[in-house]
Amino acid sequence: MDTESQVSAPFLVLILIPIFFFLILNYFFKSHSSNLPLPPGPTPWPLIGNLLHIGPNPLATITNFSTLYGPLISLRLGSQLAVFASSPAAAAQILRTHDHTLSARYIFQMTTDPHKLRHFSLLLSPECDNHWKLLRTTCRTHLFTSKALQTQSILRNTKIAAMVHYLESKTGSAVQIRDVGFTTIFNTLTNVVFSRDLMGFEEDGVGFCFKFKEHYRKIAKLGLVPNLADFYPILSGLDLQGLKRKIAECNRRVDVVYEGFIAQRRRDRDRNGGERLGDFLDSMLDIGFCDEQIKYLAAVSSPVFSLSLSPSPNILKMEDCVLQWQELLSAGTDTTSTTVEWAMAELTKNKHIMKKVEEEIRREIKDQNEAIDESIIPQLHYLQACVKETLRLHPPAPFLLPHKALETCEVMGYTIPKDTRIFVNIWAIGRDPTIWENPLTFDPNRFLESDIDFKGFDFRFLPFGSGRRICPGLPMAILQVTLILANLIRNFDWSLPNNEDPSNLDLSGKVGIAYYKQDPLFLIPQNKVLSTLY
Ligand code: HEM
Repeated sequence: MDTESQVSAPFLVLILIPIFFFLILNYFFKSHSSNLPLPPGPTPWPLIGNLLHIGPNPLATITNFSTLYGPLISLRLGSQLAVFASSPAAAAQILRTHDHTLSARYIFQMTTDPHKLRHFSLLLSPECDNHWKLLRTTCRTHLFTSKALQTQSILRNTKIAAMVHYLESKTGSAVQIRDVGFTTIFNTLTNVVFSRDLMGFEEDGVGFCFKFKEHYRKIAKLGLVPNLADFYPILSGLDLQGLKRKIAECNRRVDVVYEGFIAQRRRDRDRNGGERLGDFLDSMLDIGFCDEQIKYLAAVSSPVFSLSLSPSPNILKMEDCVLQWQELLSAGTDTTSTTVEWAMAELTKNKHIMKKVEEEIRREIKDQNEAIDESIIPQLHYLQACVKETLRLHPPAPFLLPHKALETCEVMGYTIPKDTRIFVNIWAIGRDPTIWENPLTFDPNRFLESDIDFKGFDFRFLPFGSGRRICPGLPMAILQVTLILANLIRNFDWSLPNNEDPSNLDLSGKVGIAYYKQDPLFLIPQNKVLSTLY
């Protein structure tokens, strides 16, 4: 622990004793105030609830509890009640039948001021209110419709070309696949708004004094630490682990950089006689608004800054806009790059499937001297089936994002009290042997032979969720993942470092901001196609 976050022991005891008694009273009051038929689950201990039951692998433990107690179980996490749904029927009850009541969002205690989230956030908007609706619509219109995706296509191709060039330069050396995907996807998103790369494949920050990769790694690391305050919200103000403070510090540093982008664009335009880059930042400057108004409008009409839109007449502060911009980057980059990594791991392990993907790409690209055009993606049925199979076995959000009950309601004969945290265990559903034949086998054919899709209508397969909180980035994510994989497979042969046998590749995962491969995947590229294509 660093010195500034150390608290003297007697002081801690003085604080903790009254809290301890409050928690005991609170626990017994909540437990005995009514005889509500909660969903079944292991008997909780006083005060700590089921925390000790969870162990180091929450996915496996909670899935085991579901096998023992049924598709809807409840656990007490410290002072907080949590319900887990682990079957298509239970998921449908939560995400369709009771979507209205159960689609509020649980806000992690290490995030910023909840009042700001209510006004500025989409992902962490506590309720699906008018403000949230407006953000989703704006976001969909500017980022995720077919038209918006088509407009971004040149940009995507440029970033993919940069990835291919980088990998060509690494022929014969091991590269970390998640990191390559992360850099490509991150730069694609930052170009939509700022027309800039913010990361290099190796050089961090590309020309800025701020190191973006380091920043996001730090945030991801902090996201892995279980926060005591999430189990005992009464401790939130104390920030005993210093997590809130550390996140706030990280955000303050990155805020300054984004503010600088606006100021610099103004100067550049003045210097270049009003020359435009045509991105979102330019559109706002074109209208001729003052900075303060731009900050507000950035929130109203930008595909990315719009995530901070507030229906209130208050002018937004830049730091709030930036907060949400980062929110979208986190939602979009970690999930997508981790999917690329899992897919490459499965294809490396299953060489015959990798070969079939390669053959399909070769068949569909008529002119082998062409770079891959994304218009052929819909024809790559087998590759798309591989992406679905990857998301079935390794969903980046294995419990979706935590929902919260707005009101008490009854689900499958049990009561879910107001404020309960709700999780849908899509990891368990994706591996359920009563739903999937040989569930642990990576077999894309199962998706070629059926019409199961991930658009939220089939509750056996929900990698993007369903209902009002379904991932709005789905079309962009699928396009990005498929395009990156097509390029990795078409342009390079891949092998494991140290002649490692692919059949021994360990495919265990760990839960963090996303569901990551436990050991990052390192692969060695061998170039197959001449770089002049790109
Ligand atoms: C393979 C990639 C991705 C997967 C598997 C994924 C999955 C998910 C899931 C499971 C949720 C939560 C659904 C719920 O709460 O019930 C979600 C929410 C969200 N995702 Fe994605 N996502 C991906 C990529 C993206 C991308 C590329 C973006 C944007 C650039 C994005 C933006 C969001 C946002 C803004 C939300 C919050 C929606 C809300 O609360 O209303 N995601 N995503």
